[in-house]
Amino acid sequence: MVKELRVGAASAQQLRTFSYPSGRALRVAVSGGIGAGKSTVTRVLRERGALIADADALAREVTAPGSSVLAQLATDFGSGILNDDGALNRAALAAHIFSNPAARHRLEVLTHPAIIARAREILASAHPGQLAVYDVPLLVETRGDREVDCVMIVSAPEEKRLEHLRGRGMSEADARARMHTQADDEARRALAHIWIHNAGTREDLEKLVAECADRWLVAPQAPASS
Ligand SMILES: CC(C)(COP(=O)(O)OP(=O)(O)OC[C@H]1O[C@@H](n2cnc3c(N)ncnc32)[C@H](O)[C@@H]1O)[C@@H](O)C(=O)NCCC(=O)NCCS
Ligand SMILES: Nc1ncnc2c1ncn2[C@@H]1O[C@H](COP(=O)(O)OP(=O)(O)OP(=O)(O)O)[C@@H](O)[C@H]1O
Repeated sequence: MVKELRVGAASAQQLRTFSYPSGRALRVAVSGGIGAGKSTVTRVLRERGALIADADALAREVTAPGSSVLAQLATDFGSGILNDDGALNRAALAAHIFSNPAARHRLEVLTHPAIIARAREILASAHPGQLAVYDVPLLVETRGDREVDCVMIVSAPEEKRLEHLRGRGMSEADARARMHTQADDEARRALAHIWIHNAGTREDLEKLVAECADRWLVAPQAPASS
């Protein structure tokens, strides 16, 4: 039976059951297409005490100045992807890789193993009873579902996603270029335990996620002994 929660126009469905592990933190992946609301969901869980492994932040960490990954990127793509101070020029690299699949593949081969290794370390450091959240945009592509007990996907209508990204200063062309390289919601649904439809206000989403966490992401009570 599918369980469902609603707040305003936002809804959550539990599509599959998952087991709560004993002796360690529950690991939950939060994913979704760019602009769907994944970071908002993660923020609500962080405010409630969850430990977060944020793949976008880890991508920045593993390409920091002085890293071997950044040195290799400069060798492969040329010094045009560096700023004058030697740091990664993110806009230049994004323009290159989101219009060039071979370059994007090379970037992913260089960065993903390091991102996944750091995410594992962080998730393993959560204490039992805490939520350990893996905020990972490319869940399908990197098989992030294998790192966790429960997969939560955030979806939103394409027009709303573009509106969210416009609000964050991203051009429609950049947003669409990134969307086209990512897995679609059908592929995400095949791996989802919890499906969040972010079709209402930001406040609807925030309340819905809090309710979801209270009802679905808590350890089952041990039966009372008589
Ligand atoms: C290309 C880079 C430099 C662009 O940086 P920028 O600051 O503009 O974007 P940021 O890193 O904040 O990512 C924003 C969003 O773009 C999308 N995105 C990022 N990388 C990819 C990718 N390889 N494929 C598809 N979408 C991507 C995701 O939805 C992500 O949430 C950066 O995204 C990067 O280093 N990407 C490679 C590492 C990666 O795959 N990260 C995704 C997490 S596993
Ligand atoms: N239901 C909503 N109504 C209005 N604004 C929203 C809603 N959901 C999210 N937003 C806003 O849209 C923007 C994008 O949302 P968010 O950062 O959570 O998306 P994301 O899926 O994490 O994107 P990315 O993949 O780029 O990290 C944020 O500024 C967020 O506050």
